[in-house]
Amino acid sequence: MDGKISIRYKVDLERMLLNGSAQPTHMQLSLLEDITDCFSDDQQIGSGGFAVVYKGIVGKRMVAMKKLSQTLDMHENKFHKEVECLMKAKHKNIVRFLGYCSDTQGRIADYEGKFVMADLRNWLLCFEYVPNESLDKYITDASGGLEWGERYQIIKGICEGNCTERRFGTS
Ligand SMILES: Nc1ncnc2c1ncn2[C@@H]1O[C@H](COP(=O)(O)OP(=O)(O)OP(=O)(O)O)[C@@H](O)[C@H]1O
Repeated sequence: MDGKISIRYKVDLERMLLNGSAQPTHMQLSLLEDITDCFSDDQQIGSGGFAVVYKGIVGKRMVAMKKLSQTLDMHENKFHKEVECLMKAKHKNIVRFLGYCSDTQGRIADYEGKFVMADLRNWLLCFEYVPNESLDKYITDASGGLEWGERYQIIKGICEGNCTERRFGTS
């Protein structure tokens, strides 16, 4: 990516991190590659059932970048639904969602002796970096004693759009 454009995208992301009410946004794959050192092993901070998580450096701040598994049999609609749900999930007890990237590139690959055009998909979700070693601890501490059932109801309400401004404000 052009150096100037790269710096501009980084500055935008830095501003977003400072502004708690900024909306999650689409992010360029090249920016995400840039801040994670091309998803290098050194930047890896964890992995779950569906993603490998990388640390991204943005100025003096950090973000957590979830790179969804390439082998994941996920339909594009499912990814869109997940992004849609995360966009609505604004709550002080939920890790802030910053943005997403859905990037498909055609690549020629050798398949059983024939050259075929294959789609290389990159699905990424960007979150605020939580410095605690355990996200579970973060949720437990931040939720001020809410039981899992209550937390589930809050998240379900957000996803179904039933949340009220008072209860699910962006504070
Ligand atoms: N926002 C974050 N800040 C810091 N570390 C994070 C963050 N999100 C995830 N991690 C790290 O990455 C690990 C894997 O994350 P997570 O379990 O959410 O991945 P996943 O594949 O999406 O989840 P799951 O398998 O539960 O569906 C976590 O245990 C944690 O160490």
